[in-house]
Amino acid sequence: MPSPRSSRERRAGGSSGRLEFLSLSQRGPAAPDSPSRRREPAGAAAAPLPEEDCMKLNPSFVGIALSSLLAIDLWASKRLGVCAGEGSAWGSARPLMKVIEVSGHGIPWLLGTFYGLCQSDSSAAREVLLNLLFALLLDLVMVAVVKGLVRRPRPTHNKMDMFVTISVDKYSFPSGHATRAALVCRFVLRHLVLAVPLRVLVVLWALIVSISRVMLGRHNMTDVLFGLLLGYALYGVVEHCWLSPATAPALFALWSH
Ligand SMILES: CC(C)=CCC/C(C)=C/COP(=O)(O)O
Repeated sequence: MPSPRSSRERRAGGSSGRLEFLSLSQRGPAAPDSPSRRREPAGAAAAPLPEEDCMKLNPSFVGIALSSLLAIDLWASKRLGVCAGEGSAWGSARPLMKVIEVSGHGIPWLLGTFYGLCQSDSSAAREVLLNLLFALLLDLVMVAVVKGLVRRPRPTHNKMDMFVTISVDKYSFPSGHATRAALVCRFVLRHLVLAVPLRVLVVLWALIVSISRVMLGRHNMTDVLFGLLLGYALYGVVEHCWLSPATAPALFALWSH
C-alpha cells in the first residue's frame, strides 16, 4: 500500500526533481502551499472529476488530431461535392457521374459475374468467376457490417437517389463503391490476361468510381479512402481462401457441364 507521503509526492512532483504540469482538469492536486490546498481538510483527497469533464478540458492529442481531420474531411468533401445536385457547380456532369456510379454498383457486377459463370466453357474461367462471385459477396457483407457498426450518416448535401440500395446504405462509412472498385481492380489485374492499355483503364476506372463518390456528394473523402483500403485488403482474404476444384469440389460440380 503506498504511504501518504509517497502519494503526496507523486501529486506534487515529489522530490524527483522532474517538472510536472497541471492542466485545468486536474484541479485537485494544487501546489502544497496554494490557498486551495490549504482549504482542504487534512488527509482529504481531492474529489475526482467526472471523466467527461476531463475530456472536455483536457482532450488528448489524438482526440484533437482526429476531430481536426474529421472537420477538414467534412469541409473538403462538401467543397468537392460539385455534382451533388443539378444546381451544383458541375451539376450538368451529374448524369455522367451517375452512369459511373452504376458501373461500380453491386447488382451489375453480381449479375454479370453470375451470367459469365453460367456461360463459361473452360474450367479456368469457371474458377476465376466463381472466386469473383465469392469476392463480390464477401465485399457486400463486410461493407454492410462496417456500415452498420459505424453508422456514419451520409453527407447532408447528398441526394438519396441511388439505384437499388439496402437498408445500411443510408450510412456512408465505408463507400461500398470504393471497396468494390479496389477489390475488382486487384482481382482483374491478377486474374485476367490484359494488354497494358486495358490494365491502365481498369485502374483509371477504379479511381474515377472512387472520386465520383465524393463529387456526387454521396460520401466524405475518408469513407472513400477507407473503402479503397478495405477493398484492397479484402482481395488478400479472397486469395487466401481461393476456391478451387480441390478445396471446394461440390461447388465446382454445380457448374461443370
Ligand atoms: C443491393 C446491392 C446488391 C448492392 C448495393 C450496392 C450499393 C448501393 C452500395 C452503396 O455504395 P456506396 O456506399 O458507395 O454509396
